Amino acid sequence: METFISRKRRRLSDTEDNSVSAPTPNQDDTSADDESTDYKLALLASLHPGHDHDILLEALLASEGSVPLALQTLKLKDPQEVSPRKKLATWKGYQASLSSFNIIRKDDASEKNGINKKLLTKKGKTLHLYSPEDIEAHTPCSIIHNFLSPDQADALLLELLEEAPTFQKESFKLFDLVVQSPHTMCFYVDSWNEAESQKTDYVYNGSYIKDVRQTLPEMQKVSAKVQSAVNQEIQRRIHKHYPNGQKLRYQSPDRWKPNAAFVNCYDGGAESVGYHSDQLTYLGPRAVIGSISLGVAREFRVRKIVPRDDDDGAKGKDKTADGSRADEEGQISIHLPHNSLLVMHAEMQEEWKHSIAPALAIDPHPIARNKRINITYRCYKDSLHPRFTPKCKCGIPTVLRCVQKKKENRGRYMWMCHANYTPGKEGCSFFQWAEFDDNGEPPWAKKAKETRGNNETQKAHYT
Ligand SMILES: O=C(O)CCC(=O)C(=O)O
Ligand SMILES: [Fe+2]
Repeated sequence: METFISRKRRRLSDTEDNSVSAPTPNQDDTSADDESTDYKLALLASLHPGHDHDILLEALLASEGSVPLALQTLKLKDPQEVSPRKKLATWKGYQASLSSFNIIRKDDASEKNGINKKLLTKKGKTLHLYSPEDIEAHTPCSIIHNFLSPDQADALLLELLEEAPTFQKESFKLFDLVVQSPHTMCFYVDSWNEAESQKTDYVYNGSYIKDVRQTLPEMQKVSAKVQSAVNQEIQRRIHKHYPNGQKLRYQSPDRWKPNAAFVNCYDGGAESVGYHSDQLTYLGPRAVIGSISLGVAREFRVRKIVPRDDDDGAKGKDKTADGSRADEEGQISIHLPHNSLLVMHAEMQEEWKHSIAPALAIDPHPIARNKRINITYRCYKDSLHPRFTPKCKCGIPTVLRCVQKKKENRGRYMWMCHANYTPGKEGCSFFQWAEFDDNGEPPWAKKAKETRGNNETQKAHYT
């Protein structure tokens, strides 16, 4: 698929968050306003896949945020030339379980009750987490190791390794360059009808996905298991971690039922994906995602988005290259071994970003060799089918975004023009605040349900 993002820096209004577009179709930016650090890092990573993200960040900081200057620095600095000391400094050792040291992070519930949260992460540092207890206590994720039987995990891996050579790198446009996402991927949905509808109705960053496939047999079998595990994890999370043991506002009370999946393939340690949040346009607010890892173990890094006051820049507080303070709390690395299920819970996409970091070294897997396969199972909502969502002045269904940084509007949703992100197309500056009820349904949900009911009756009639 060809297209993606191209966007000149443009401020629509005070309500605009600094998010722009995505390195892959299901991803909502690299926080990519043209000047965000993540956006620049995504660009540098795609042009220099062999460099560790820490080195890219260093080059960017040394160049005072200028991408062309950072590119020059990096050209001079081949990964092979990185000093052994630097390599040692970026090498991640094993860290014992935090829970075994009795370190407690007060969760959001206690924060609400006025208890101060002690941060375990530090600016510029990576905290490595391995145990399910630590991961669920310190991030909006939970993990189940050895999720499938060894035979089923191998069968799923083999099924996808056979497909992986046909996956595509996504091309996207940053500044004046067309760059490629630093890994390959493919999109699967559960029925042929759905695949056809995806190709013609669903817009991702201003264009349509041409290669939409039908979920494969092993993927389908595993989907049922993911569904049941994710629903259990959602309930556990609600009772254990959310204020008053209640689901979050806008979170769906319905059973989570996956009907689509993005499959990613990372061939070797250099392949990665930059920091991003997943696009909520078709998943809705407070989306939950079930993510299976197969093959080579890799690091999944997460980072909380730091809200920003408009005058923070003026006060010159603790700024990163782009003037944001996104790195203030450091990052957490979750280790994803073969046959693990990671659940990204409802607070993840709006408040955190995630990435797969390039690895300096990997342990080859007996079946996958250097490859890691990842499946993210997702639940596309009927009520967010593009036939129902607002259209912009260009006549294209709009993209749903959440204000992530600006303190005054943080957590509000908005519909915006996709075309701003399409190479060769100027956007129309369409903007509308998005309304959802407490269960995350848009105002037209009832109408959407009736339409679906009618379609199903018609189908039953003709078959
Ligand atoms: O490979 C992974 O674990 C994450 C992939 C991802 O973030 C995505 O597909 O949006
Ligand atoms: Fe993602």
